[in-house]
Amino acid sequence: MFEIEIDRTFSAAHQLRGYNGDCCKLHGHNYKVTVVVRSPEQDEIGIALDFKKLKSELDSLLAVYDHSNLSELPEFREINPTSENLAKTIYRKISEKMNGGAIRVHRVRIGESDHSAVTYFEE
Ligand SMILES: Nc1nc2c(c(=O)[nH]1)N=C([C@H](O)[C@H](O)COP(=O)(O)OP(=O)(O)OP(=O)(O)O)CN2
Ligand SMILES: [Zn+2]
Repeated sequence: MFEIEIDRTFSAAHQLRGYNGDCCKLHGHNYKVTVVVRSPEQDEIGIALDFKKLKSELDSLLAVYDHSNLSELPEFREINPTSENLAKTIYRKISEKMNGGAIRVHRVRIGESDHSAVTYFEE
């Protein structure tokens, strides 16, 4: 089995509705998104999944979030844009784009800072 892993970043504002503390005020993060895809197979030149393809699909998804106020996006009106909800939402979206054949998205990690991160995967 191979694990193919990429990191991307985006910058966005958010506020956590109902949070008892400063995080209920509007503030921002430079998010780091890590996506790990698994495949047991390689193509004839030795590639399991081209980094470029994975980066391109993820960048298309993240373009909606970059320099936005996440709390105002339709997908985060009912649920807070926590790292947990971002990780789950991105996992579902990137899985729709990438899964097929031997390729499966394994996990998505959202880092709000160098010290705080959440990973989402499905078993
Ligand atoms: N499990 C989660 N906990 C928190 C989330 C979250 O999404 N999931 N989010 C927040 C806020 O977004 C907050 O802005 C981040 O808090 P924190 O990491 O504590 O950020 P600080 O800059 O205050 O942290 P320091 O590392 O202490 O500077 C809160 N919790
Ligand atoms: Zn925050």
